[in-house]
Amino acid sequence: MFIGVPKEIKNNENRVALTPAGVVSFLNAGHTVLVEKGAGIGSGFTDEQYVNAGAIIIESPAKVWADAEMILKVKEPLESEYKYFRPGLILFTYLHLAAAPSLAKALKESGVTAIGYETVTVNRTLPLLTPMSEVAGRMSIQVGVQFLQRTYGGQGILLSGVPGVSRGKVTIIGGGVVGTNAAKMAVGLGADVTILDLSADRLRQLDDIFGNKITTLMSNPFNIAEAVANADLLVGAVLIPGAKAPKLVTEQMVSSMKPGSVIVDVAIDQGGIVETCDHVTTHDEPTFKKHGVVHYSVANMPGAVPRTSTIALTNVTIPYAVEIANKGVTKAITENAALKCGVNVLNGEITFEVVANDLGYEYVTVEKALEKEAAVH
Ligand SMILES: NC(=O)C1=CN([C@@H]2O[C@H](COP(=O)(O)OP(=O)(O)OC[C@H]3O[C@@H](n4cnc5c(N)ncnc54)[C@H](O)[C@@H]3O)[C@@H](O)[C@H]2O)C=CC1
Ligand SMILES: CC(=O)C(=O)O
Repeated sequence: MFIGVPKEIKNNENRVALTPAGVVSFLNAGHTVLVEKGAGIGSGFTDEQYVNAGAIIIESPAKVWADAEMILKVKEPLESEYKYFRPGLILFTYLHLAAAPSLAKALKESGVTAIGYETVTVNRTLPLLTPMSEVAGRMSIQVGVQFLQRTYGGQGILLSGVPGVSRGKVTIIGGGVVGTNAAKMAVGLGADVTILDLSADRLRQLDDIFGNKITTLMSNPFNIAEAVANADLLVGAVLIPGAKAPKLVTEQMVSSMKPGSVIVDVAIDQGGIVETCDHVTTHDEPTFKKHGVVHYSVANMPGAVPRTSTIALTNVTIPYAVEIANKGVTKAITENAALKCGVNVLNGEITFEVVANDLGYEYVTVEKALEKEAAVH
């Protein structure tokens, strides 16, 4: 199979979907890899390293998309890339379609087979989301610390406090991968940390991990309102896989926060859990203020630490991508239940139920969508 790796075009997105080591994995399995010129440079991989690994460097993105049977990307295609979609093309990347209706429509109408990293599922875990959630969770505290500084619009507090001055309060809503990694950093800094989750089992696990270094609270509107009002730094870390994020933090709750407090809504890639986080920001302009509170809503946080993120991401994506290339997409998604969960769009149908429901499309199972293909041939 011909595998194409275009350069990412999202604002400050310096990750790349394949490392030179990944090229070798494809070549050893008999495939051909086309890499757009300069695609790896933001992650510290030169064109020469790709060539030495056996890839072919291609000058134009149009040619990479046109010549490849499978496109490997990091972020969802942007509107300027929709023109490259065509029937039969396999797209393997983050999609977050519930928050991207125009992309869902373009994929549906084009006949692309779109597999989203974020919904590939193994035993109710999301192995292709986990490493980026680890990065974003850790970064959420790093950026929170930065924007709490007076010169960045914050109230001017040090999360750790100092002897004789109280510690800053961090509230984390959602105690999964992002939440746990945010907690590790916040606890490490000596902050006063509260985590809310809907799952009592998850709260028990967090209690086992952190002991009395954190406070755990059941997620309900009463507890959320109180924990938000108390927070100097609020981290949004909730996920209902594939679905649009629930708006758990209302505008009224945000208005109860101290001026200069900071919200980092990591869940913004699925639409965000904070009512006032009403748009995605970029690494160029990462924050805006509402009710005096600094809002950070960057949807590609790991793009800011591309070397770490590219290696962490490709460590987990490449085995799945090689399996698709080896078997062809139909056999791969039929035989591998994890990959099947990743299929969001197939033969013009939305094949992930909560995405279909959120966007108002009919949900069609992968099996039914495959039958449609068989009927055409
Ligand atoms: N902005 C960015 O650059 C990035 C964003 N993300 C996003 O961060 C979000 C969180 O991801 P993960 O931590 O990996 O998900 P996860 O599935 O590991 O954790 C989500 C947690 O939310 C909890 N939850 C569900 N409903 C809840 C509610 N009503 N109240 C409180 N907790 C609730 C679940 O029980 C679970 O523990 C996702 O939307 C993910 O796509 C991940 C990486 C980068
Ligand atoms: C998860 C995701 O969307 C990202 O890493 O950018």
